[in-house]
Amino acid sequence: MPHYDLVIVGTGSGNSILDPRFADWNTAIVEKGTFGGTCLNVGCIPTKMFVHAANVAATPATSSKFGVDEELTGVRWRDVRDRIFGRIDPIAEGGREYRAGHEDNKNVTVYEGEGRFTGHKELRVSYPDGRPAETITADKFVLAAGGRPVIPDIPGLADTGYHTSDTVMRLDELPSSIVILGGGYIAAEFAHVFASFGVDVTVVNRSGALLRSEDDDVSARFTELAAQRFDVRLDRKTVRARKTASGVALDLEGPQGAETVEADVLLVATGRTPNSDLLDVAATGVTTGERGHVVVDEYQQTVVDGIYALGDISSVFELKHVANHEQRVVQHNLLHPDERIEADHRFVPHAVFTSPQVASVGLTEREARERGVSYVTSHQDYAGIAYGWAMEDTTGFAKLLADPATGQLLGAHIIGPQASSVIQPLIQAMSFGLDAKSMARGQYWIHPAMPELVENALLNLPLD
Ligand SMILES: Cc1cc2nc3c(=O)[nH]c(=O)nc-3n(C[C@H](O)[C@H](O)[C@H](O)COP(=O)(O)OP(=O)(O)OC[C@H]3O[C@@H](n4cnc5c(N)ncnc54)[C@H](O)[C@@H]3O)c2cc1C
Ligand SMILES: NC(=O)c1ccc[n+]([C@@H]2O[C@H](COP(=O)([O-])OP(=O)(O)OC[C@H]3O[C@@H](n4cnc5c(N)ncnc54)[C@H](O)[C@@H]3O)[C@@H](O)[C@H]2O)c1
Repeated sequence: MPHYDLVIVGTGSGNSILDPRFADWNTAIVEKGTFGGTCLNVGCIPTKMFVHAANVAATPATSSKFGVDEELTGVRWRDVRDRIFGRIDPIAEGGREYRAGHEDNKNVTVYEGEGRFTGHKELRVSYPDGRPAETITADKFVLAAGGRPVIPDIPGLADTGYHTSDTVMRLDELPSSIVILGGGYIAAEFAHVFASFGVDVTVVNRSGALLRSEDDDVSARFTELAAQRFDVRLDRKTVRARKTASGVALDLEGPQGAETVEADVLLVATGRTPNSDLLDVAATGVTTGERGHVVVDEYQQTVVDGIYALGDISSVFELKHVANHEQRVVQHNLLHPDERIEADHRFVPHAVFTSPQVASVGLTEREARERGVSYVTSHQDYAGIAYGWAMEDTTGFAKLLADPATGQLLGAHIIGPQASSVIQPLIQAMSFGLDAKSMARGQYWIHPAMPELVENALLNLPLD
């Protein structure tokens, strides 16, 4: 039975651990799918490439108010798709070849199969092509096996034929209509992509608002704007999914009683779940929390000495920048077991690349209230700063929460153009403890640039 110093399960963020500093470690890496993991192959990167194409396609619809008449004459879906994956697929393959064959990696054995723990620090790797399974052991493991889409238990769904984010970007034809089940990140991003390409989009959500984990004001504004672009059905229970002659139908129950929505294609976007169960982490003594995330300490170590975990398998954030941070922490702690460092999850931001963009860091107003934190808020519309006014933006805003005693920022929430970039100085201020007043007046803000939104939101905080 081969024994290693270190085995890494998963080649998403886990693949970045091995570098020349591990040259004298006997290591193995196990991957059951495509090298590079979710973000590269079916997550952040392709979705944002589709979003960029969607933004280009959506421009003519709004250009005439600026005196520029443009017309969208067509979207060549296969060309859009093939340009994106024609750039991504070679990166995944190059990564695989590098680990499997390059002399830099002569200390690395690549197992292209599915790992499952069968005992203490004992992993069985099985192969889809019927090759006999192998069992490997190691002193240390890194669990970086990510997560997968949740498929809700809806009668008929399994036989209906549905897509998830894993498959919908590889469709052969652009459908004329799509129904998206879910109202979170993935639903918001794909609704924007498909609607911009001229597809009729219906969004079916269980709760009463889209992006409901955002600050209530942002969620309400996004829900209102989404309803102008898509057919949005909120507070709906999906009682049955059915195949139809041309696609799929969902039978719903909602505030107005029973109804049916039909479309060519169904996208299920109802959340993701960690792969800790399929990896059977319990067999090696690793524990999981309520939602299946592997439990780790501040050093990213599980309850088993020498077994670390990172990214979606252990992180409730399920974001790539968090997985990258945790990967750096695990890498350091493997290399320097006597000087371990802690992961920093104090101010984790996120952005939703829909239209308008949404970005957020820190506490929402609801969370501040629920935690009994004392706070003041401010609001600044894009329309009230020069660049937003020039763009004739009428719906975007920034909302800040700050501690009235210290002026420290507690939360920042932005909906509007370039929100994912505009929020960055606020993340910086929170991370380094810069108070709102010093931040607003202790530096220049380029005029007339979009960050003036932040400057004005800071100045609007009712602080002494
Ligand atoms: C559609 C979509 C869009 C996203 N967009 C963004 C975004 O814009 N910004 C952002 O920050 N985050 C985004 N995310 C989230 C981001 O992709 C994840 O947080 C990140 O990829 C997690 O990285 P990871 O290394 O933990 O896991 P992964 O990248 O999922 O890697 C896990 C790897 O382990 C392999 N594996 C699993 N089980 C086993 C096993 N038993 N044996 C062997 N191998 C196994 C898998 O095949 C996979 O390759 C998006 C996610 C999705 C689905
Ligand atoms: N821009 C980004 O950073 C980005 C983009 C995409 C995905 N992601 C990551 O991927 C994760 C998964 O995304 P997601 O959108 O699938 O999950 P999510 O948790 O954001 O949203 C799930 C949505 O599905 C709804 N839902 C759940 N069960 C339902 C049902 N039976 N019927 C109808 N609606 C139902 C929920 O109310 C919620 O609105 C995110 O949490 C995020 O971490 C990030």
